[in-house]
Amino acid sequence: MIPLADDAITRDDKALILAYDHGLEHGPVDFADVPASADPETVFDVATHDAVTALAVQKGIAEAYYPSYEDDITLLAKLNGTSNMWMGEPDSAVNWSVENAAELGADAIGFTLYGGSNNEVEMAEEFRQAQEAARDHDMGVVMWSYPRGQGLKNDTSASTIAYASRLGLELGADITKIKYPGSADAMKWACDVAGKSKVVMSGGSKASDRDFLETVETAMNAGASGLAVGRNVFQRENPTALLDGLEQVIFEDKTTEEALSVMSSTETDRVDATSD
Ligand SMILES: O=P(O)(O)OC[C@H]1O[C@](O)(COP(=O)(O)O)[C@@H](O)[C@@H]1O
Repeated sequence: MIPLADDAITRDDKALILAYDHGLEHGPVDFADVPASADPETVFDVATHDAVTALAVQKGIAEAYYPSYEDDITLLAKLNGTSNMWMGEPDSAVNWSVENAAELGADAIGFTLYGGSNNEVEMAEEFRQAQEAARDHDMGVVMWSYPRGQGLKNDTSASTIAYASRLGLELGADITKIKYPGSADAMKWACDVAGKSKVVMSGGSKASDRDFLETVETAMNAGASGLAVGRNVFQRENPTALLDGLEQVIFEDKTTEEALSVMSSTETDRVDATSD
């Protein structure tokens, strides 16, 4: 059987992508609550958890830190990105070529498309070049499909998010990352119209363990293939505990309740081990 381009970044056809491009997209303010998270090594260590199928970073972080982790982490090269200081219509600079990412050992590329932005046409053309180059290198293609721009009143409405997931299929993404559209029905619609492009949910700002796991469980039951998450993992004092829980919900089809119970027994074992 011919391997699918996204095989390297999935496990049982599901994905848990740890995103760590926030230093560029939002700035160091995202590291303020857990200062250790500003150190890429802290997050690379977290990404060695079995549940993480790929770590998405920008070029500079990959060049400086990935070589020490290449045996333990699957690299997803986030090719474009823009700082929060950019005040224009949504756009994203292409900071990294597919060829350079492949040389560094990346197994997949990630690319943001702001559908609905005045820059959509140019971004779609840039995506096309990256997608075709990724195919030449047998790399998986993940689209961060985030409709936004001055013409869009509500960028997480059911119809907008369904449009976002469909754009991933239409333009050739193996995996399309969308924001949660607020309900199980809306998520199901977005997953249904994405066809063979697997849908993963974007994590969003930090929520409680229970609330976050419940949203992930709802998304999985609606047809999602996993999660691409950043702040909800690295903004926790104990990111590994949440990854233990996410592993249960995403890969073991467990409920939030079951996942929380695994998290608390693993934590008890950890505390016992440190006090021995
Ligand atoms: O475009 P936004 O909403 O500012 O969020 C962008 C960030 O969200 C992500 O897509 C996912 O990260 P989070 O789980 O922290 O939301 C990151 O890759 C990116 O830096």
